Amino acid sequence: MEGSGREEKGRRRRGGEEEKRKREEAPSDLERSTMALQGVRVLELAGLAPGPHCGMILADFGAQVIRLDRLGHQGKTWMARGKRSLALDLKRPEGVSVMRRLCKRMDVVMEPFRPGVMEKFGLGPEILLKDNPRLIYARLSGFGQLGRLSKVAGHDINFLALSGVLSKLGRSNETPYAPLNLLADFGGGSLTCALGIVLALYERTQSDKGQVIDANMVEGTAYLSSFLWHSKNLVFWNQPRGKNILDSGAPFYETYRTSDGKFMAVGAIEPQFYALLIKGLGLNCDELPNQLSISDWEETKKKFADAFAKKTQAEWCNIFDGTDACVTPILSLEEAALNEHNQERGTFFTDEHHNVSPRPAPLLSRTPAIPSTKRDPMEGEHTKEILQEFGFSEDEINQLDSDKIIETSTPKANL
Ligand SMILES: C[C@H](CCC[C@H](C)C(=O)SCCNC(=O)CCNC(=O)[C@H](O)C(C)(C)COP(=O)(O)OP(=O)(O)OC[C@H]1O[C@@H](n2cnc3c(N)ncnc32)[C@H](O)[C@@H]1OP(=O)(O)O)[C@H]1CC[C@H]2[C@@H]3[C@H](O)C[C@@H]4C[C@H](O)CC[C@]4(C)[C@H]3C[C@H](O)[C@]12C
Repeated sequence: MEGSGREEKGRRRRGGEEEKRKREEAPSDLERSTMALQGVRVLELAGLAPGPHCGMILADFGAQVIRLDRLGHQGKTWMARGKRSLALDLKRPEGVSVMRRLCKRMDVVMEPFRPGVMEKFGLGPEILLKDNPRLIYARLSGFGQLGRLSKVAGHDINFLALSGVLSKLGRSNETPYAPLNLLADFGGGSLTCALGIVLALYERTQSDKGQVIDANMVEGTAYLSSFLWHSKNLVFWNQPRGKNILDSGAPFYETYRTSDGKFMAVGAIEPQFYALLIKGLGLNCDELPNQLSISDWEETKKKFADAFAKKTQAEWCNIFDGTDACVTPILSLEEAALNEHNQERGTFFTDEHHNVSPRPAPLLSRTPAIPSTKRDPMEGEHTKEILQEFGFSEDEINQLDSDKIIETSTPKANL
């Protein structure tokens, strides 16, 4: 184990040097200026989490994203890097007219509200697509634009529950648990909506027509879980929750505490990797039940837990790093950002304010995303600039300002 670990470390170092060289020979600035979504104009109506994340994905890959904020809405804004902000009151007819003028020159409008809110403004798809037949009108909701629940409030956990997926998450004899708000808000929500927008942009290159995207978190999450539906009759998948291979039932797909109170993740599913796990743990295969004997999994799990409790996380990394035992340390966010492998790849980046964020994914070889490193926009910070770009005269802007249809906020100098 020691020898192969050292060879592997050398191989990794050479690989890392190769990755670093490739990154240094990154595409020229000219090439980089042609990010995949360069020139796509997006109007994102400010929302809670899925909407901002969807807009951030588009901005990271080169789209010009304008976030439309409410007036006086001093909520916490986030995931707004690379965006500009316009504050506009859509409850006033003048504000609706401004938005209609903007949408005539937009490629995408994305709204995160309950169904019917945009129609109430007089900004439903029929109107905006009549004004601009090439507009892609993305609607990111919880339950979808139609259906008995469509107008009901909800959050990630509700959509996850209704998709069926939440029933599969959690340890045996415990209540199901939602993995933060990652699956419905982001996996089935913002990412799926961003995919829909890119699909519609591509289709428009053929048809020259826009369309409406009904992106919703129940269906996006259900779609994300297609694997569950296609594998649910497999013997290792039709046990009660928490008794299957991938849901904490199996000892070889589990997390274990180390002697220093940290944790290791084990994913040694295939027999050849499982054998390396046993070897690394210092156990004897002959003294253990068959790997796939479900009735013995609890007992085997206890033996693994006892073994892992004998060494620190660092000691286990020295044993397993670079091997095929499928054993990795469970890192905090901060540790993940400092991890050698992640550093070699540039998996995380630091902005001008020393905030660390994950680099956009996936990594495109010729037109990679170049996330902005500037601070997030203040609400209404670019109102004037944007209206001027879209042909509003000084007088029109001043009138909108004095009638409190718009709001302009200039960042306070850090004195
Ligand atoms: C960050 C925390 C949230 C984490 C994510 C959470 C787990 C989620 O799941 S987010 C996904 C939510 N669901 C959806 O997105 C599905 C679709 N949307 C909806 O169902 C609804 O929008 C809704 C349920 C999310 C909200 O319903 P609501 O009734 O408020 O709104 P709508 O019916 O959609 O109507 C929109 C209304 O807004 C008006 N509007 C919109 N734009 C404009 C405009 N430009 N001009 C004028 N008016 C506008 C529109 O007219 C509608 O008005 P009417 O209803 O009158 O018609 C966060 C969880 C908790 C947060 C914290 C908490 O709230 C306390 C603090 C509050 C403070 O303000 C900010 C800081 C907080 C600490 C806050 C911080 C974070 O937000 C949270 C932690």
